Amino acid sequence: MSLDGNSVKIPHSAFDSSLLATQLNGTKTTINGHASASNETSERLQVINDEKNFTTHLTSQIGRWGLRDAGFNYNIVAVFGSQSTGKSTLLNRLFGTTFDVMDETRRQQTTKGIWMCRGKDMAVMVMDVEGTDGRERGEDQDFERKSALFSLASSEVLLINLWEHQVGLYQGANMGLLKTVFEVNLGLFGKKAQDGSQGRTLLLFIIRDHIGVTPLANLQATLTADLEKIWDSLSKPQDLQDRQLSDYFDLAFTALPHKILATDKFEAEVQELRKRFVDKTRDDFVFKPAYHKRIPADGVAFYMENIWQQVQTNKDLDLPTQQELLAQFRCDEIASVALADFTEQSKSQRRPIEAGHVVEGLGDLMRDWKSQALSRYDRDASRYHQGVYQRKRTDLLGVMDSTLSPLFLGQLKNLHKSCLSSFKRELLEGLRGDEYSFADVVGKAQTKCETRFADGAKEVSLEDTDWTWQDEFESLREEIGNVADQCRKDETKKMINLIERNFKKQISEPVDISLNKATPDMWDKVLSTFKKTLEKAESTYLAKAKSFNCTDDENVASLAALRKRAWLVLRAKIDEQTADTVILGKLRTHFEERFRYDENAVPRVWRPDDDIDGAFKAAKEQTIDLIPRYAKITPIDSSLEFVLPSETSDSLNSADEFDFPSTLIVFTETKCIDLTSRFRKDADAYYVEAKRSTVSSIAQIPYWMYGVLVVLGWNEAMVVLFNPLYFTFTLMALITSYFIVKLGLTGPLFQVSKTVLAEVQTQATNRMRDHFSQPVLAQPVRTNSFRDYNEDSDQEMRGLRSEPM
Ligand SMILES: Nc1nc2c(ncn2[C@@H]2O[C@H](COP(=O)(O)OP(=O)(O)OP(=O)(O)O)[C@@H](O)[C@H]2O)c(=O)[nH]1
Repeated sequence: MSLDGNSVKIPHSAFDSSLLATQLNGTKTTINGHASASNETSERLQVINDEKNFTTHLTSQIGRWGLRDAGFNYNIVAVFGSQSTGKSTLLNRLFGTTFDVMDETRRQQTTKGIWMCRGKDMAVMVMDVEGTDGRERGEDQDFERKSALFSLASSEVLLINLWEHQVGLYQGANMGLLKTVFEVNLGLFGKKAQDGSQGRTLLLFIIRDHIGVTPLANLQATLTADLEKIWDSLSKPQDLQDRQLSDYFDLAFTALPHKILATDKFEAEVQELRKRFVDKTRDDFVFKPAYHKRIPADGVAFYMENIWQQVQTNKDLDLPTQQELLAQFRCDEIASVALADFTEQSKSQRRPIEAGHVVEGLGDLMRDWKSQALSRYDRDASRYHQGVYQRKRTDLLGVMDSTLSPLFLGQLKNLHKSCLSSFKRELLEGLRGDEYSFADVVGKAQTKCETRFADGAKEVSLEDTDWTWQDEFESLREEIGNVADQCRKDETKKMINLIERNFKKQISEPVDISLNKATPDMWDKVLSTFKKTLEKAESTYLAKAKSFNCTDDENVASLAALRKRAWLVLRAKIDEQTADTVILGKLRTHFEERFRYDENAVPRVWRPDDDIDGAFKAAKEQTIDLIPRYAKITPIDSSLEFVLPSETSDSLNSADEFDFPSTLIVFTETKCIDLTSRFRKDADAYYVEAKRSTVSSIAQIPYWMYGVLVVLGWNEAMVVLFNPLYFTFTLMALITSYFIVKLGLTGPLFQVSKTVLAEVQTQATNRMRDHFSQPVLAQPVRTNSFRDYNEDSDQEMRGLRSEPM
């Protein structure tokens, strides 16, 4: 059958004899091209042939049917049902069309594709659709799905033709097919139908060969229930989930008696049914305006062609062929065998990866497993349907890649960890010893670590995958940076500590000397030493910091910390030198130097006529004047002043609060008063000692005492001279003395006796201090001249205090 619409099948059915003449006439006139209006209206056209092509003649045929200018005054009806269920017979009866009817003796498919004919004396386009379940098409359901969907979408009324005994069956009543068709219809045209632009459709069920045992109402209920069930089980688009069958379709049911067993009744019922298509006044008139698709008649051809194209290109209706089905089954089987071996192989490396090990050559192993599985699949599956084979191959590759992906990611993670720890190790090794460039050590370790990671990552990255290792690499670099930064901070800390220790050593002696001398420019000297040493320390830091890659900010912070620490070191030194006992010692020494020694540093021997009071007063005042000098760090030369911002934080040692101005104060006022009073007490002791020494120097032995001594000692001298024993002792003593003098041992002997005496004096003094609890005696001056200090001195002190100072 061609698509030109000119070729016609001769009706075979005896029941269609009344129409035969019309059809033959119609055919002839069409061929001749001189058709009368009535003949032309009976022409049939194959709208879609069995090759699924849409005719190019529909527009012209509509013209010949006289419907081109009908506007909206026309209707479209189609029939749907199993093959050879009398569809064409029914249509011919109902609409006076000329569709082919099956030759009963051959019982084979008559209608192929979709045919269209104009209803006799009615502006109705009737479509006779190829029956479903036809043995000619076998399992290829593609056309029946598409043609059913096309009929449903394009016609106002769809006649669903089925025999009574098909009611309640699933396949027999075409319920499976209807389900698919409803589903796709909803997906393709559901929205249009919903917004009213598509129009509703009447599904008119015509139950054939109804013998009347089961009332129509029961059959209707069964069919309605089946349809509702189908509708509920549809997979609907998201936005149409709540749509009901009744939102799109109206259902109507009618039954026709057996055409052969009750011919007359059948014919009468058909005529009665025809009235529903013709008589607009009837309530059950089928062509209700709501079903009209609102397409002007001259656009119907274009409209239908569009629908057919949409139906044709819809993948949901595509069903695999047997060959494809077999290929799917076999390819799946082959792929799962290949995959089983592959999975087994990949499992072997999962444990070490999970345990955190870097598996050497993992990339090669994975490539090997993959290519083995693929070649196995290719070998067995490539013989099957190429499309399926390729699709399943892609699936197989996808599964393999997703199986290997955790290994890849695990390897990357392990590489990351391992590279990072070897970086740390190398850093520590490189930083051992004193001579190293920090930047060099870090740079070398970093390059080595990054290269190792990149090599490992490239090795394990499989081709034809979207796996990337750059993110992990970036994270590794970040961590390397953090480790290097931490290390640099530690090294800087170490370096600053070292510089601080050296600073302490360097500053110690000069500061001691300056503070001991207590000259007016004492603080100038101290601060100038401090500044010079600090400058040296800073330049040492900067020289080393270069190799540390320290940033400017870090250098600023470190230098600030260094300055603060240096200052605190100085303060500690000053505190050490101004501790109570030390400062009192310094004051005593200062006082002694002025009171007990003259201008030439010769010890003074006080005579009664010496001005002890004056000297004492001067020396004391000079010494007391030193206390305010020590009290605050104030240089005479203001350029030497050192200022440190109070908010200076020591980033390396952060836990303290620092107030610089308060660190300039060495003694508070209270402290000064306390020191002054304590010093006064010490000075008083010197004064007493001086006074006593004048008293002892007055006591001289009178000359007559020597005469008395000779007279009284004459007898004892004679005894010694004339007693051999005493004489011998005396002689030996003289000889010993002679040799001591001759051998120059007087010095050492004198020294020994002096030490012994000093020890005795210390012991005696300690005992004396323990013994006397009075404040004036609590801190006696420990000098040689003070060794005979005793209880009497307390009394003397009281007597002397009354004297002016
Ligand atoms: N029992 C019975 N047979 C019928 C009825 N109507 C038609 N037939 C016969 O069934 C056979 C098939 O008729 P068609 O009208 O060609 O059936 P069809 O469904 O159009 O067939 P295809 O177009 O091939 O699908 C013919 O021999 C008809 O005489 C009916 O109502 N009852």
